[in-house]
Amino acid sequence: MCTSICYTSTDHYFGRNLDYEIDYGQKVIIVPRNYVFNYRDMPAQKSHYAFIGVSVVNDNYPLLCDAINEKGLGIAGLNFQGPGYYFPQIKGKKNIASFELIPYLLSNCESTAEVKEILADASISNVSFSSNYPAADLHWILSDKTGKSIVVESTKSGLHVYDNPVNVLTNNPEFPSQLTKLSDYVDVTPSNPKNTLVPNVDVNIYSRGLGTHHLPGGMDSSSRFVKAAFVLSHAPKGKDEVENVTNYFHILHSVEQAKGLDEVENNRYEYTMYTDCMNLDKGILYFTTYDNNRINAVDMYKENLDAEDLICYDLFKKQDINYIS
Ligand SMILES: C[C@H](CCC(=O)NCC(=O)O)[C@H]1CC[C@H]2[C@@H]3[C@H](O)C[C@@H]4C[C@H](O)CC[C@]4(C)[C@H]3CC[C@]12C
Repeated sequence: MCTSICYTSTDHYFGRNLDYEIDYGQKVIIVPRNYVFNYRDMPAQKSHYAFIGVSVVNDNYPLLCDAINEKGLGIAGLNFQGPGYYFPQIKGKKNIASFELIPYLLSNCESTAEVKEILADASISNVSFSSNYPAADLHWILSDKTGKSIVVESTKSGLHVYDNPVNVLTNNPEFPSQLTKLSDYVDVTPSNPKNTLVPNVDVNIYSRGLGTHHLPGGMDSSSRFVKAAFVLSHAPKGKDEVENVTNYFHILHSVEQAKGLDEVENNRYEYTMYTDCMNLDKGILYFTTYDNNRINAVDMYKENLDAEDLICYDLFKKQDINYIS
């Protein structure tokens, strides 16, 4: 499962936990402004906004998992198996293959408002990148520098764009149902609760944190949705970049999956392969991985963004322990 958030402090920070059991060899990549995109059913695009994100690179093509562009728009794809449905190409519509959605929107849009406009006549088509990379069933969260988020879901009933007031996305069920489930937990609170159960009895409040007693802690998508929404909504604002990035990683690490907890098939476990945090205002991508808790960073503005070729950095790194004796 995956979890994605947008955390707002002085700047805006967008990213996700990528939870899965298969390593696709993702890299941190920068797509510069003059890298040419040849879309399957739309005209080729020779220049566009630059972006940075995490991607599988195949045949020199960026199969992006999540990314942000130089205008401060971010997008992440999360598994949506079951409700997710892509359509055959439809005449008269802008047919965007699922693997093209991230590059197309980041190439052309500055904000979630622009995304809504550009998707008004669009359909997500079921065209695969190649036989080795069949279309992945995904839905997407997008956030921008205003701190506003939306969710895009393609189901049998069509393409849906929802406002996302909690700035969190996980997996199934469909987004409106995830939001509805929050109502089961609206009394969860960081404060110690008042005894309304038996007000005339002097109950021994035996622990701190009892206001979070009913907070779900499962690996499933609904539990992570509720927990991430709670942690994000109560996260403090940092006073500088380091404090903000630190706060951000604490939010996503609160719903990370350790190995051994989420068995997807016999003796095979999903786990949090990486966590990234992209500053929408500054174009910096920070990341940790399962095997490396150190925060690494790539600043897109340190590269030539007018180039034509993809720029790649290794994502998966070894643990880096600071021995002090
Ligand atoms: C598996 C993860 C989603 C993780 C998740 O939500 N897991 C929870 C679950 O399985 O329920 C998705 C997110 C982005 C996906 C990739 C991106 O969409 C890019 C690319 C698209 C191709 O069509 C298929 C391969 C490829 C490389 C996708 C493989 C599957 C990825 C890596």
